[in-house]
Amino acid sequence: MPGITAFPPFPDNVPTHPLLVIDYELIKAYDKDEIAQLWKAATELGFWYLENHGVDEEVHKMFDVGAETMDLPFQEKMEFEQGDNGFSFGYKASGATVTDENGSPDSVEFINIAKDDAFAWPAVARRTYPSTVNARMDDAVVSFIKKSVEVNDTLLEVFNELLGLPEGTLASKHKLNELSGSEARVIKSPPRPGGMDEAKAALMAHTDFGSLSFLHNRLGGLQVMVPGTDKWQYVKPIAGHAICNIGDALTIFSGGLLKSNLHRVVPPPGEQAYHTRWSVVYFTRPGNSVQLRALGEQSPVIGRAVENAPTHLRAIFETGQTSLEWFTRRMKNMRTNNHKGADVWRAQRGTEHHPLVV
Ligand SMILES: O=C(O)CCC(=O)C(=O)O
Ligand SMILES: [Fe+2]
Repeated sequence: MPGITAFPPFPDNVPTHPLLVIDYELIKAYDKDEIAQLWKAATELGFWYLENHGVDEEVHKMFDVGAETMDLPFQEKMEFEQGDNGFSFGYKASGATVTDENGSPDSVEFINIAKDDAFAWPAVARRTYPSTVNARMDDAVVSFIKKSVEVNDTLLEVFNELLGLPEGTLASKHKLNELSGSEARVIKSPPRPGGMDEAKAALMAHTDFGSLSFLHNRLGGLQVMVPGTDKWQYVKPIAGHAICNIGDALTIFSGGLLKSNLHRVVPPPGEQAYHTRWSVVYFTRPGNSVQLRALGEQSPVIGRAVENAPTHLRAIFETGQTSLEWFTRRMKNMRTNNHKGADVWRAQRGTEHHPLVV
């Protein structure tokens, strides 16, 4: 059971990037200082730790669902593969996406479960899943997704206010009853001990597609590129602390104020590299029909941000793409089967702007 296995500690001699620690209980209580810290984290690095989120038990169960699923015979998992058309739900085999413009394959496998299927269960809203997922829908998946939605919706409400948007604006873009790309994910990365090239990412450098990600790690391997630098730095997992980050959709809605930062997954450092690495994530994404555009007309704060935004972002603020189009484009163009060189690679980019990854 990966959720409760004892792992070697994150090594002391490996530099890490500290994230601000945000206390979810204080955010719920509308503590002014804590909200100011959240704003700092979201507008500077776009990543923070979240403590007291109350979802630990469900996260443990999701690690088990992931392990049970990845233990299925390969052929059985492949019956649920996501395919090459930009559809995200289902199983992703190792190597199915590329990690760079040369088409180097990724080395992680994962299972994505749609929020829409969890809420419709036992009816099917988007697709069916492996038997191991169905068996744990009631006792693990549905409750993990419901609790994660609650956490992310609370954070969205706070951002709505801080951005000076009319009440309920962000909520209306993330309606629970509208089909969306929101999903839970469990990721498995095989051990990659000693001597392997750290620069060869297991999961490529990317910004997240949607609005908010709620991530749970046991081993190191996640790295962020701190804005204004060209260095990758590890984010150290801390027990009981989720790692939260801003995705592209919030960057666009906020005129670039909220930062969707580049990150990637590399082999865990030191002794940890001998172990299988597991992650559990919940991604909140806007409803499929929601247009991704800066909300400057609804908030002077955002209006000013749009005027001051860097050129590469301003172009993205007015693509006219819906959330579904944005998401499908990115998904589709990172599939190994669709990779035809640097142009296709560029076509899967989000809000990132960095010479190392463009
Ligand atoms: O596994 C991790 O730590 C990060 C995963 C991630 O960035 C993603 O799935 O988008
Ligand atoms: Fe990510």
